[in-house]
Amino acid sequence: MTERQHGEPRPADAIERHPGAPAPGSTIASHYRMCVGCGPDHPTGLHVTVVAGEGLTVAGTFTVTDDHQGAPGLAHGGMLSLAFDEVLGSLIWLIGKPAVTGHLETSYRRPVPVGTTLHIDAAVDRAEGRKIFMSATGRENAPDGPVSVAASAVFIVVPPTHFTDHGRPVAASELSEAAAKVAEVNP
Ligand SMILES: CCCCCCCCCC(=O)SCCNC(=O)CCNC(=O)[C@H](O)C(C)(C)COP(=O)(O)OP(=O)(O)OC[C@H]1O[C@@H](n2cnc3c(N)ncnc32)[C@H](O)[C@@H]1OP(=O)(O)O
Repeated sequence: MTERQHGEPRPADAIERHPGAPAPGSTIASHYRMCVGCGPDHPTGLHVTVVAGEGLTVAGTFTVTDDHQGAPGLAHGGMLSLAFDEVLGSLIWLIGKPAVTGHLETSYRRPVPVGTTLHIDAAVDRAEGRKIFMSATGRENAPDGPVSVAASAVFIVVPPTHFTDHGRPVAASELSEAAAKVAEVNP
């Protein structure tokens, strides 16, 4: 193997859809019922929903409610960032490797009023070692609406023990089947 020179970028690694990934068009189940991004039982969470796309892509939606305001009647930027973290994070279920957000950059292009549904398309762009580079755009009220927010992220692949080492124990019944497998939680 040829050694990299100092400062020389690492070549892109192959990254593929896992054979067990959710089929294109199918809903990706919420990984944890109380997740503030996607958990159906979180009282004020974003309730983001995500559908698997072709290849390494997903399509998510987030409807802004009164619980998500910053300025009166407008979505808080942190909530929008959260929605993107959630949709980008759901790409890991296509790859089949546990990974966490290392870096997330969000660009706010238009104010997002309460009542808006953001249509968020996200994709894996490339991988370098444990780093997975991703990007996403959020469009107002339709898949082809105007772009309100765009984001890019680097997720870092972690061992399954990351969640049990740093988090708290949780029953498998509180996680999706895929998340319980990834986090090695036994029923
Ligand atoms: C049960 C399943 C649940 C799924 C949950 C999904 C939830 C939605 C997504 C999230 O919100 S995750 C929560 C927010 N993120 C975190 O809490 C992560 C906190 N940070 C860490 O735990 C560690 O910093 C991290 C695991 C990301 C990295 O620590 P390591 O010690 O493993 O990394 P290391 O220093 O060995 O670096 C490995 C590579 O990653 C790069 N790297 C590390 N941290 C980075 C960073 N922050 N940004 C960009 N690159 C980073 C680093 O430069 C290096 O690149 P090279 O291989 O090219 O040298």
